[in-house]
Amino acid sequence: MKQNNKIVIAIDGFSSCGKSTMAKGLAKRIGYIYIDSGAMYRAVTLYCINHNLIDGNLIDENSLKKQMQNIHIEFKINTQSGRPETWLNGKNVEQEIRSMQVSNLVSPVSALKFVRTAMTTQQQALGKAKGIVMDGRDIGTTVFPHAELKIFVTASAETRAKRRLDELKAKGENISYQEVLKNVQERDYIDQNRSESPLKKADDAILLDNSDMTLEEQDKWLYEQYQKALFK
Ligand SMILES: Nc1ncnc2c1ncn2[C@@H]1O[C@H](COP(=O)(O)OP(=O)(O)OP(=O)(O)O)[C@@H](O)[C@H]1O
Ligand SMILES: Nc1ccn([C@@H]2O[C@H](COP(=O)(O)O)[C@@H](O)[C@H]2O)c(=O)n1
Repeated sequence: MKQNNKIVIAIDGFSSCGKSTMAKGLAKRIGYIYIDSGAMYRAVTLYCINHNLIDGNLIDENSLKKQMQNIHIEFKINTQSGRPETWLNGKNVEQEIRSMQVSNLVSPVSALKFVRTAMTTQQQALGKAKGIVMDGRDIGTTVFPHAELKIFVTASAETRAKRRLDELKAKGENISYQEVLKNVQERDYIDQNRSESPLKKADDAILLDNSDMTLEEQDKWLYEQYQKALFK
């Protein structure tokens, strides 16, 4: 068994495939910290929107670079739901960062090298004591290349868009399937093709296609992988 029993678990994969659902569930079950690294990139994007650093598709990179030191992101547990929520500069932005406006701009912001460097440094600090489940795009390749358990999740774009659409509709958002599918496909493309830490499966990651899995099945599967990694 691993020394002090705690490991690092990296869950990467394509947009809206269920990474955070799985990661959150496992972290809760085994008493680990859960970090949604995508929420951090979303918070930086929201900061850009609120400070007029994006005009159309153009990011004011020089201003953003200077202002990176003003961007403070925290995760706090909501005492009612027991779930971690994202705070940006002292304000709870958990809902705002999930909007389509942010979703449509987050991948170009995340492709900037200085943004990635800043987020990676913070993510590595959060994982220093191990006992963490982090999901994202580059956790197994760049943030925690030595993670004891790495999972790479995928599902067809259509399945992922349908899942996200159902979620957004349940929250009362008026949005079409085509719009969600387009966003999922565009983010996947940018995330896979950027030069800095592109989305890709780490060589030692376990591939999971959960297109035909229920939530319960994938939770069970992940827990089994955790147990195997713990006793490896
Ligand atoms: N196996 C599954 N079957 C059906 N729905 C699922 C499954 N796994 C996750 N979902 C649902 O799909 C939606 C997207 O899941 P989730 O937010 O976990 O994805 P994600 O990979 O973290 O997305 P993103 O990277 O865009 O943040 C959620 O509504 C979730 O409940
Ligand atoms: N490690 C990561 C995590 C996320 N991103 C970028 O943020 C976008 C939003 O992430 P979600 O997990 O909330 O979908 C994502 O599309 C990536 O552009 C990243 O670059 N690295």
